[in-house]
Amino acid sequence: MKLQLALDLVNIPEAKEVVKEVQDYIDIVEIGTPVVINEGLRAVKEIKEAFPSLQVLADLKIMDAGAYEVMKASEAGADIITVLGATDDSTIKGAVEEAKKNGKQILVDMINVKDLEQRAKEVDALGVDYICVHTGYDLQAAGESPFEQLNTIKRVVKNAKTAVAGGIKLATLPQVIEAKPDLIIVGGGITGQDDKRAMAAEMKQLIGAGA
Ligand SMILES: O=C(CO)[C@H](O)[C@H](O)COP(=O)(O)O
Repeated sequence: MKLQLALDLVNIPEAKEVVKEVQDYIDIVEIGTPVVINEGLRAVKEIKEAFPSLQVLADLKIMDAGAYEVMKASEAGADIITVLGATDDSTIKGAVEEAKKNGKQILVDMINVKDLEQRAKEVDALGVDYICVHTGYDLQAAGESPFEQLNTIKRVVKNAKTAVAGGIKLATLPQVIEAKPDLIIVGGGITGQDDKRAMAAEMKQLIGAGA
């Protein structure tokens, strides 16, 4: 089980500060969608250059032009690029092909997919690297969580690795670990803490114990 730190509400200098603080305890650093919107793929490039030993995920949430957008994120140094499960198979196939060409990986975000079980099976057959259940900020605000959905993909996904994101905190981490996803994505659960390093260390320790 790997730990991914999601950075959503920072600029590039702030991102570097946070990663510097927690780098010993995370496997992957996510450049979140709002950061890419604000700063462009330069954010991916700068973080990869500053922390070459960490994997960098570009959360582009690609919905169209899969191959082209994966090519651009790959050029910027991303190791993993996100595509939305709700999009067309042809976009996912294009993204997968381009990623393979460049030695990169594709994480498919299943945010807002209505028939999760059926779509997860379809996406799993397209050769993607990760399938991720995700409760976005707007649904988190309405009290939703991704835990039940994680059990669903653990049951039906046979080829891809599984991942989970959406409001995971220290208190809910044991429940997540119990389901044994391959990748646990935490944003505010770490970045919202005064002592981010201590929180990342505690989470990493729990994940290690449950692996
Ligand atoms: O992709 C995202 C929002 O669309 C976030 O990066 C993801 O939800 C993780 O952050 P948090 O733990 O704060 O929910």
